[in-house]
Amino acid sequence: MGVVPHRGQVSDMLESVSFLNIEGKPSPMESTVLPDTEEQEAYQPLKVFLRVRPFSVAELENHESQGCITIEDGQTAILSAPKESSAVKNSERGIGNSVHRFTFSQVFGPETTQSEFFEGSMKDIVRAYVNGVNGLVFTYGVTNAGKTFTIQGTSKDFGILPRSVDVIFNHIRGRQYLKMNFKPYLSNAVKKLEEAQVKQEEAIKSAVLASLKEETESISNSITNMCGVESTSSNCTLKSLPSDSLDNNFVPLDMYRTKMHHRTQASVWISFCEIYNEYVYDLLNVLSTSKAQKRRVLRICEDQGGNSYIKDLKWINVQSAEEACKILKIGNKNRSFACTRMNEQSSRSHSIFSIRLLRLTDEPQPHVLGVSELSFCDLAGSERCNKTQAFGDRLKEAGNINNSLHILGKCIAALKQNQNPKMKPSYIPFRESKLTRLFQPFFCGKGKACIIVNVNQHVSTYDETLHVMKFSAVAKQVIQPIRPKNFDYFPPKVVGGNSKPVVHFDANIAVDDFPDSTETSTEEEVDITILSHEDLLKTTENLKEKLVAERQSKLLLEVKIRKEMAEAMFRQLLETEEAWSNRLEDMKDSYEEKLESKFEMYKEAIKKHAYVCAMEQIEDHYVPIEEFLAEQEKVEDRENKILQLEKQLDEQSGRLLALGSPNPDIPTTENNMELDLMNKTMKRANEGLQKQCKEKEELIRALKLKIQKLNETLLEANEGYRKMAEENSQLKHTIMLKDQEMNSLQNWAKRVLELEETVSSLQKELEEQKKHFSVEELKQQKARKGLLANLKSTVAATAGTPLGKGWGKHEDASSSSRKHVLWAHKTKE
Ligand SMILES: Nc1ncnc2c1ncn2[C@@H]1O[C@H](COP(=O)(O)OP(=O)(O)OP(=O)(O)O)[C@@H](O)[C@H]1O
Repeated sequence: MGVVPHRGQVSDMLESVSFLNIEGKPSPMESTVLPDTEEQEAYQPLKVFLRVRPFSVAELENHESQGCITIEDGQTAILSAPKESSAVKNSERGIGNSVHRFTFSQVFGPETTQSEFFEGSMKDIVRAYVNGVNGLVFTYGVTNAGKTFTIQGTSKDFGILPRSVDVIFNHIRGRQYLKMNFKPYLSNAVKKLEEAQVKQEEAIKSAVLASLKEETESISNSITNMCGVESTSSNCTLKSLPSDSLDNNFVPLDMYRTKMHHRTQASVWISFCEIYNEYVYDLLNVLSTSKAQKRRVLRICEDQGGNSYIKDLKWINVQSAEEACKILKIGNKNRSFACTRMNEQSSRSHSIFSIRLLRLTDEPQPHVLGVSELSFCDLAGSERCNKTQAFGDRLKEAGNINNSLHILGKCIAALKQNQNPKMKPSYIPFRESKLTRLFQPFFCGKGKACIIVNVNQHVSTYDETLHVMKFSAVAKQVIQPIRPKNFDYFPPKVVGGNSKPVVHFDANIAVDDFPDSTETSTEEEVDITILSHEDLLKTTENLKEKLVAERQSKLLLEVKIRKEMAEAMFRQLLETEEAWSNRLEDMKDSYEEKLESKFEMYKEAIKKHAYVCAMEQIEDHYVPIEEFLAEQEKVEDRENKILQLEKQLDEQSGRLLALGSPNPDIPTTENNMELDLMNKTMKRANEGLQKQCKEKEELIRALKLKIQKLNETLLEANEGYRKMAEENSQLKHTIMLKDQEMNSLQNWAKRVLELEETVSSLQKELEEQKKHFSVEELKQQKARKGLLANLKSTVAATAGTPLGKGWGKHEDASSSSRKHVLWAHKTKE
């Protein structure tokens, strides 16, 4: 069976993809693929390819075709928004356009075959890969856009992955290192395995392959078919190239890399994993039949050079393209699939298939020359949650997918921004998702990356497709810094079966060239099992030194914090005291004001009351003044009359006396009658006058009564006033109590001052303890020899460093703080 492709096919394909198209004419991409100078090689724009998927029969029947995507030329595609899309609605509202033009490194239309696509997009990367440059290809697009089809293809129509594998194996044919005793390790190291470990590797491989044994035959046939199909294509037309073209191609590459003229061999290792819901799973782990058993989650770690790798990921040695395809199939079986409404076989995880090529010298005891890695990443569909109508687990998946793709977009945008020297460099959030963490080296010059943007022409997913295109437009502007001498950048560190470094094979690579372990951030998840004994000792010493320095800085920090806290507390107490005394003053003022106003109020009330009472009494006995005057006049008239009458009476009496002696002139009878009449008149007048006098006396008595009542009212008012005065004295007593309260507060403040003094004495104690501690440390360090030699010098050095000064400073500061307290205390007094 023709399982293995034709001997010359690999190099033929490489040659063909590099220089010729089917008709043997220069390839349209030739200029971009083969850079002439190292400078050109060093900085290249990120390659972004667009592949437009053809309509299926069912889609055509559903009238999905509305001419949304038009391919203008080999680099340009135009998107015209269909009526139903949000883009049209937005453009009607004046937001955005309904037609967008996007340019790509190359646009592949719906009619493009898998073979044409491979030739057009992958030749550059695969060619660089076999020359030792790492490569990453990832497909980006909405669900059902043809990402998996592009990477894996179907059993009859292989995608870029099996084709690349085929090219690689054809490339190394006859130079394959079949033993499994050199295995990829960490991010770019190689581990030399012991005999027993090799057996273990063989057992693992058999177990993995056994899970797909029954399908071997069909895969073999497929690969044979592929070659059969290809026999009519450009690749197989080159079968007729001389068989030594492979060697011719291979040897110069090694010369380029190693400057050594011996022949090389290659060993191929494969891994397949997926990132599902931000967890990394090995797709080559043999799954248990029990559904309850959970898959093992793998961790992403970083080696000493800061390169990310997946810890405990299985690497399987493959010796043919068909074995590689079997492993792909096994991984696919394990991959998480879930049905969304958009694609019945939609992959809801990002899958990463990696091929590591170890290059070894062709000797009985081979040396490792280099390691290169080619990864194919099939990203999950980029549709947003609302579109998929997902719920529960599906919604969580969609959220995680969107998040990791969003971070990928952010990284790409930040990379683009950082290229602009006029703009402020921005943080690239590689570490925010597992996906970007693994991709980071490719965007930082440690390999070539290329993006394949897959789109379908569906009306229903137009808005999502537009989003994908916008992402690609940004990605296309990113410039990749590619280190031309990739192996020099990625020195293959070789470790033995016990993970200790054994030999650094390449004479060009000095031990010093390895990244310094101290460069590794302590925050990273560093796998210390990778370190040799010496490295571990060195790391321990470094860590000890760091620990001492850290402790010293922590102590200084603690002292500083304590001092700051004491100062802050003191300030706070002073502020509180001031606030309280202000409050007390305010209260006192306000109470006094209130008291005075109350006092005034009572005074007013009493006055009012007295006035009202007086008015009431006056009203009761009110005699209008005119009447009173008239009465007085009458009284005066009467008194005058009385006086006149008394006068007349006196005169009459005189006359009567005179009449006692007989007057011969006056007859006696007439005189008597006259006298009687006069007496009677006088009597009546006298009686009238007495009556009037009584009345007047009555009036005088009544007026006296009134005066007496008024006096009583006045007495009552006096009583009210006395009560007010009593209240007033009570209020004064309250003020006195408040004054006492204030005095107690002042006493409190004094106590605070005392406390402050206690704090400063405690600080003093602390300083002494610290001094004691440093002396103890010093003693301990003296006791330790060898490992802590560096530490000793560090501590000695610190005696005259800011630490020592720090103590003095602290002392000064605390004494100044004390002085401050005493001064405050004095001022208070
Ligand atoms: N270029 C193409 N020619 C013919 N058929 C294609 C092409 N691209 C994709 N298809 C078909 O379209 C369907 C969806 O493709 P595929 O599964 O690769 O999409 P996807 O983007 O990987 O989706 P998901 O993200 O859900 O995995 C498949 O049936 C596939 O065979």
